[in-house]
Amino acid sequence: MSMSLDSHIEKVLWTQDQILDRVAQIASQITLDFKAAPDPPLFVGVATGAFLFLADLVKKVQLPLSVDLVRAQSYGSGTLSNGAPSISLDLKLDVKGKHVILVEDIVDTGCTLSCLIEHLEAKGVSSVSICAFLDKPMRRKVHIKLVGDGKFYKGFECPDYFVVGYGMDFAELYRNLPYIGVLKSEFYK
Ligand SMILES: O=P(O)(O)OC[C@H]1O[C@H](OP(=O)(O)OP(=O)(O)O)[C@H](O)[C@@H]1O
Ligand code: HPA
Repeated sequence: MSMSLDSHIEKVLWTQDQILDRVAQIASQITLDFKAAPDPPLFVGVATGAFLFLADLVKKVQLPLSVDLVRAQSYGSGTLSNGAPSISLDLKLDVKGKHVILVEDIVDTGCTLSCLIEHLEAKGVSSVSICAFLDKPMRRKVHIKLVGDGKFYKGFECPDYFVVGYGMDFAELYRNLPYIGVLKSEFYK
């Protein structure tokens, strides 16, 4: 670890190697599951947090596929996400009849994904799968209902810490860490 940025981290939960190994496993599973699908799946990354996971994941999926982005705005700040999010950046592509894989860095309360799934369903998608690198099931407030024959892919279950790195921020910082960790308490402010 180089100084300055890394010196803000109290504890590393997953190293870069562990992350990339797991991403490759998930990509193999998705490749298998969608190999027989009649048309290419559409990977929809949830901005901003999913950007690194989305990039690493799609490079490892051995299938023709499309990529788009959405952004959901929750009204929380800092370490809290509260209330129902709204869509603040909509898809560029037409998703009607598509098999969508929603790509997230982390699922916490489930509010962001539920809102996005509802939005996609209203646009007439054939299925929605979730691919979340981290999951905090103990924090769930809303049940995540997949669409059609959608599946739930996940990297790891995350203990109940506020984590940063691999796309995830605290106050818009630390997204560029190639590993996932917990900040020293003096930096959570
Ligand atoms: O399950 P939930 O409780 O809804 O929380 C998960 C969401 O919160 C974070 O996004 P955030 O709104 O912080 O935006 P970001 O992706 O730009 O960091 C994270 O990237 C997920 O999208
Ligand atoms: O632990 C977290 N880290 C970063 N962003 C988040 N959004 C929900 N939970 C988290």
